[in-house]
Amino acid sequence: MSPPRILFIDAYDSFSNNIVSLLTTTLEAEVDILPIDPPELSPDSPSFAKDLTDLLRHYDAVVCGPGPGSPNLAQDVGLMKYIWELEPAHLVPVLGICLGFQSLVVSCGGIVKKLQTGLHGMIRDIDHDIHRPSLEEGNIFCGVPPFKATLYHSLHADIGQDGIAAGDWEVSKWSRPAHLPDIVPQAWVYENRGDDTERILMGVKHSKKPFWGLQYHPESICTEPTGHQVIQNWFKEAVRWDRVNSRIREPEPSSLRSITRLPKSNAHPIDESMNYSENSLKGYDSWLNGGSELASFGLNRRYRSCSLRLPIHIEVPDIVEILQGGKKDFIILDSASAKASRIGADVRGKYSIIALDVDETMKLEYRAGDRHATARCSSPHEFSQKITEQIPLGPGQTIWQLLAGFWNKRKVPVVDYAPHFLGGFMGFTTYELGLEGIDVNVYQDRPHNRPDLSFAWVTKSIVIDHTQGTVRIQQLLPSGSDGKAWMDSIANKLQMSAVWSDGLRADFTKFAQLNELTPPSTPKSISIRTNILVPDADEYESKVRTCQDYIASGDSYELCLTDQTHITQTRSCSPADSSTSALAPAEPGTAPGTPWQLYRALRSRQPAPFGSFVRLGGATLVSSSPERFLEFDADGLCSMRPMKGTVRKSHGGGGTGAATLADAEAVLHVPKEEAENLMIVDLVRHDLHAACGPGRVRVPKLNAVEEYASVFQMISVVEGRLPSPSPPPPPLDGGNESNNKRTSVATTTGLDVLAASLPPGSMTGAPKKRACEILHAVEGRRERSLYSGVVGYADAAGRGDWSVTIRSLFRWDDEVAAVVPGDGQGQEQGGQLEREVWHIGAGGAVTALSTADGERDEMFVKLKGPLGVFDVDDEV
Ligand SMILES: C=C(O[C@@H]1C=C(C(=O)O)C=C[C@H]1O)C(=O)O
Ligand SMILES: NC(=O)CC[C@H](N)C(=O)O
Repeated sequence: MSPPRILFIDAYDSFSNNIVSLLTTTLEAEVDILPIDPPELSPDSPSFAKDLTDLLRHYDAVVCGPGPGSPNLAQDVGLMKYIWELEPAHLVPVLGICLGFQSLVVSCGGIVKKLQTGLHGMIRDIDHDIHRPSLEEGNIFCGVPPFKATLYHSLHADIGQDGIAAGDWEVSKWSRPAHLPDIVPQAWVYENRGDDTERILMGVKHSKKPFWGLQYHPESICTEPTGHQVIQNWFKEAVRWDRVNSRIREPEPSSLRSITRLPKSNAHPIDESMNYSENSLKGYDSWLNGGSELASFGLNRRYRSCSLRLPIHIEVPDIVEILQGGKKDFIILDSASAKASRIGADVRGKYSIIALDVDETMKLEYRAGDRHATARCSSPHEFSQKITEQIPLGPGQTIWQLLAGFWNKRKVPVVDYAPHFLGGFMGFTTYELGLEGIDVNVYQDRPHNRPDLSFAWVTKSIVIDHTQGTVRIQQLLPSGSDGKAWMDSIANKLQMSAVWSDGLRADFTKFAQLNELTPPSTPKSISIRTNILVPDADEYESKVRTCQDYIASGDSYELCLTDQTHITQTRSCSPADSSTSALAPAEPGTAPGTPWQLYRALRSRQPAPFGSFVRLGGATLVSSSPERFLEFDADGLCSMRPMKGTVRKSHGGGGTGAATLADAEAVLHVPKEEAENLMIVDLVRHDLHAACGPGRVRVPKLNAVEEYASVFQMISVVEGRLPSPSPPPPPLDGGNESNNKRTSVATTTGLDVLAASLPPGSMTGAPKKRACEILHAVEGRRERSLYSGVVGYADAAGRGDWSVTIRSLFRWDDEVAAVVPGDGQGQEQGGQLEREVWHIGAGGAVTALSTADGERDEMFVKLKGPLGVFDVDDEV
């Protein structure tokens, strides 16, 4: 017998895939996902009613999902509204969840009101009646033991429950309200609101039609599994209704274009070579396969490496200074906090990676909204001159497919002794690239031409293993050469340097001092060359309140509000060599000026497991990120580490903050913080389900508190396993593999997960799409740019590690602040000195429980770390 088939109607929620996974695994059903507003099923079309009933015939049952907004707004519920209005002859069993539930209640004549305070990520006991015989028929809570469930809602159904006297409640709570005879209440939650108790309807059944609804979220990781029985009961009822009413499902699945499905674990891999024939190449395929010089960069390489002991005093920037003086582009992924890891305290940042000779390697760049990518290279070894090529993206093609195609052709086997980056893509993406991926297209007319993605294909690199104390010099080199001479030269250069043997190097320790939080102000002691514009505290508080208004009206459950600080200073060096022109330290007593000095200062001031220094694509990024976004291995295990819940580290003496991990645990293990984290965990599960498929995502760690240089953070770990490719089909001609053209098997990889999960949920809030639209407006329609993007690698062995770009400063070469001659801020001679602008983003998640001043303080705490590098006396 074929498995049951369910249609899931998705209202653009960030938990939808979790529901699809739950339905698939608990009911062993096939679930088709259809957005609430599919273009080919428009209510304006004359054939809409027939098209809808034709579609529904393919399903045993329908689930109307949760989502942002209100059940009273046609654009928020889309198709759902028409499902409740189906003619008796076309009825189908339906379960509404959250927004879907509210929409059902509204269709029965009930109203929705704002809760006294929204309940997002809150876990509550569900009051339902296990035994009540009169409800046996259609009571989907029948026989279900008590359980707790997660709530994500701001609105709730009013069916007149407040009019029932306390003494009558136990008897009347399961009765149909006299004015709403279609609604049979089946579950409640009671929220203590101090003076009174708010009665919140959690479950209903339609008294005549096969419609049920749940206000809580059955799919949340914190809804107890006992509650899954409700879903099983619903489906039993649905199937029974279909049988009793002789409703027969069409045997074939629907072919509506907007329908999508989560990947199956035994998904058949896509054989790339079957997607095109040689003479119908288009878009990036023709570039990848058409013999362009750049498209063949780095092909047919193998891995070679050698290893040295790392002297205890040598740090990542020392190695860069020894090897990369005079270079322009840099990519350094720096586990600056790893000093501690050598004594076992911090195992998160185990490796640091230094890309070598980035100036000479090939780069792929892309700008959101474009229909092409750009490849460039200026390697004197590979090519005689600098070359740039534009790569068209064909209809429907994305930059990620181009990257995957390029990547797949350069795969090398995993090397046992090198369980880290071997060479491959390294680079960054902006927040705006992520917005493009979720169809938030708000940046069509940007006044610059900066890339939103810049990846270099790195063939020479160094990996520092901080736990082992080793330096691995490595190369992806053309077959035929052994690369020994190059590796020896690098090893010699390191070992012969004065720093390596003597431990002579700049003293930056003064930047490591961390101060108490003081209110933000433009620092008095800052060099007069520097002008700092911090967000206005009152304005920020007012934006927090605006976010809370959106949350109260049901448009969002959590919003990660951010703002940026701008630092204008005399350009430290020309963009052409602004990298490490001077890999030299700052003058004693002055603020660090060059990007390199800022990086040196930040990594000692605020050492973090996912720090970085990147100069690529016209951007300079100096980061001390504590947050891993996504790690994946070559076998398809993906791990995300969303971070939510922040408390400042205090150094005793009272005040806000926490002095010890135990104090931080006490501050962070409270409903507000745990709920913030849970919301993002459920959102990340949704993102991972999209790539991994149903039942392939788990949460090994929930709400753990970790210590960082200046803050404690609450983190969770969410893991997913990608569907494994089945072996490629045997050669048709029985010949050996090299004769068989179908050898390149494309399947879902870590890059797909990256593409599907940007922008990072911890930087947006939920539901992601609506949250990003709201934040764009509240944050003043400004680009976040590098802040809230990601930095990391996807290596040639198929592994990747990406961090969220936070606690960082960035700058663009083409951004030159206007100089007002004689404004006292510049040292201009004749008013001509160029000024550069650094940006620091900071923010935090706003929820219904946030306070405006609490959020403001949190933003300034996060700002303080990176901003402090501009102030020698650290007074900010
Ligand atoms: C927004 C920032 O941080 C994000 C927000 C956090 C929070 O709300 O607790 C924690 C880590 C980050 O995901 C930032 O650092 O600027
Ligand atoms: N999760 C949901 O579906 C929420 C529904 C509605 N937007 C509310 O906030 O009440």
